[in-house]
Amino acid sequence: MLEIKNVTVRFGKNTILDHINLKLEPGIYALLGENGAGKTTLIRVLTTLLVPASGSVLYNGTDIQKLGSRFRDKVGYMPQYAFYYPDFSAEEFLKYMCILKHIPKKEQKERICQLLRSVNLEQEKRKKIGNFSGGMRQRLGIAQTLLNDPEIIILDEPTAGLDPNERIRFRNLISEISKNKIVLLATHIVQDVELTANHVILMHKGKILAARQPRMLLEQVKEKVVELCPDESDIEMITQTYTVSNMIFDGNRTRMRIVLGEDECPPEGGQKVSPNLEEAFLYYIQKS
Ligand SMILES: Nc1ncnc2c1ncn2[C@@H]1O[C@H](COP(=O)(O)OP(=O)(O)OP(=O)(O)O)[C@@H](O)[C@H]1O
Repeated sequence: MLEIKNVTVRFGKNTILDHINLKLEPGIYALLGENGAGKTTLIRVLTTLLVPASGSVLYNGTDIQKLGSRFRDKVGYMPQYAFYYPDFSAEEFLKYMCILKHIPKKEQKERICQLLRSVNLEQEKRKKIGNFSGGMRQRLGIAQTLLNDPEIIILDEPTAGLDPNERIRFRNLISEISKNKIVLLATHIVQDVELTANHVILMHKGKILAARQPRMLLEQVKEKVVELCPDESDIEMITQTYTVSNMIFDGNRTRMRIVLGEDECPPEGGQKVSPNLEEAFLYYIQKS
């Protein structure tokens, strides 16, 4: 188990993580938050790259800073902006990473072949990374993350740059490898969360707004989303008064979805509808 206890991070006068408390057990966790919420900073703490100003992270009861490389050996981490040597081929890069990760030589070849297959790069294994597309680099990053068969897998924006087919392949791969492992995915892409995660951690301005199963989050906002087709003359008033989660012009009329605040009454003509995770997130941000 990974336990985050009262973690606070400051850069200068700015508090970037504000007394974060979380317990992570085997399962898939999606860390969802807008730009600048503090997701990458939290990940840097969890990977020992950053020491918090106060608080600690315990792995099975021991501080990860004390465990040092004994903890890092159990972690697979894909950073948001990974660097690759452009003249390496995919295969050479993975061999290089095997050496850095102290993977025994006799296991390297099989592990690399198996992972190149899983991320669909087998045909491209001798191609230089400098000639890879964004999606191919992302898949290579996922392969390096899994090289040491980690117990804790941390992926920062793993599906950014992947086309729909690749995203499906990625989601299936994550489900396949997640058994008995802690998987933490930082993402903006709500659809990936809905389809993959067992738990959602909503982050906003360095704080955790909620950490629950997706269906529990939705349950809590089920009376809070309404849909309506207002008169054109009311649209401006509605956008200024309410949190509008979606607005579509269907050729005749404008259809809007609104997330109501805790004590807010729906506008005239508003019909309650099932919320989606994006709307749950908006509800919690509004509430905070
Ligand atoms: N080394 C640093 N020095 C000063 N401020 C920093 C540093 N790293 C991050 N920040 C600030 O901390 C805040 C949180 O950044 P962070 O990268 O953790 O957010 P994020 O949720 O990962 O955002 P994104 O989704 O855009 O990647 C931002 O306001 C950022 O400018």
